[in-house]
Amino acid sequence: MEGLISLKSSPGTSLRSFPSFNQPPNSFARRFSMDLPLRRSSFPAIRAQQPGTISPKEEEEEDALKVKEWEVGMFQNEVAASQGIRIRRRPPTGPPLHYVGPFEFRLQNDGNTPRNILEEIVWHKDTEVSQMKERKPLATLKKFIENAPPTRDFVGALKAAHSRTGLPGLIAEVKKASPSRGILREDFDPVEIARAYEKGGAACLSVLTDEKFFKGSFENLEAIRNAGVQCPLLCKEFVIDAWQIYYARIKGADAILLIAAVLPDLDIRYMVKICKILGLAALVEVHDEREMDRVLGIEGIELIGINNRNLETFEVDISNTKKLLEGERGQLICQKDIIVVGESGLFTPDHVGYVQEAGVKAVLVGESIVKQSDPGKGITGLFGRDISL
Ligand SMILES: O=P(O)(O)OC[C@@H](O)[C@@H](O)c1c[nH]c2ccccc12
Repeated sequence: MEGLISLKSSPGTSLRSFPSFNQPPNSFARRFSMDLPLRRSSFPAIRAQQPGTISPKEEEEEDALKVKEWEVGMFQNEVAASQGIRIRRRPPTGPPLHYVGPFEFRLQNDGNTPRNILEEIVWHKDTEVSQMKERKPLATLKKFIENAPPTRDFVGALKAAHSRTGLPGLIAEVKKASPSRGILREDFDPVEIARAYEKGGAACLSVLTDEKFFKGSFENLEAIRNAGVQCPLLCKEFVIDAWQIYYARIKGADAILLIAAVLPDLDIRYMVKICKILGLAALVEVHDEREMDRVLGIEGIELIGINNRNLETFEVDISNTKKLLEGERGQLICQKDIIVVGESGLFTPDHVGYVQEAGVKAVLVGESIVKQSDPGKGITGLFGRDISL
């Protein structure tokens, strides 16, 4: 429970006196499993009420729900921490006003400041998504999806490119800026860049949709889709809530990123199922052995991304891809027929050769190609030959 809100038994009380705290986190998580990803939408009616217009009974119910929500949040953090996840989903808060539990609570993080950039992004995303959800509830999104055109085969496109060129299939990233590198391209026209990538031989495209930290947008994703680009599109987003997957589907995504450093196993399982239902590919991103082992334990995963950039420190090291594919892990990946994508920090044909040798069948590249005046030619430079032929 490192760094999380700590729970201590008050003198004279026992853990047994409060059944939900008395169970291991996993069984708690199971009881609340459907609440975890969509937790914030669980009580919409109560959120919508105006203060002062509710009866005492309703107020009591609201308090009870606030306490329950808070408890779920506590256990969500606890389950995540038990899986080695250091990112807390939202800033720690004390218990709600009406909490009557047998514990003493203490905040370990004075000032509630995020501990690293990834945590800052996730906390901001939490607020952003809850606002977007109020404007466009899930039921509304589902109606749009009924009439949406079918998705394109993201994994199939990567496999086809790999067998056509003998090189890793390229996911070319449409990225204007990043917290670690600042602005990458001033004259940023997402559609023009996407067209140049497609012409240059990219198998798929990745489109950043985060606005605050990457200067991306869902409008960019939609514009690229509507411009007639044929490459399947990855929505590059920080997903913390299943609602975002439905939204990405409506905006034209064929695949979505799920980050294991942010999402506990239960969320990944649940979200991978939602992706299947919506016809989206899920690219599950890992950065270290522990995350890789967690993800290899989840059924139904077709695509794993190994990020060479640590999203908490920004350190980039392409030998990370090799390290995570060595030995039994690599064998298991082969047995399961999983496609591995080498992500970040790839600039030269030698870099591409190095990760290919390590076992990847696809690469995800942003900076080195988006910075070129002709991003399509950037692809030729990256691979050392024209891969559009
Ligand atoms: O620009 P680079 O170093 O080629 O990296 C691209 C891509 O891997 C990187 O943008 C990325 C990988 N995982 C992410 C998660 C969120 C945001 C961005 C990313």
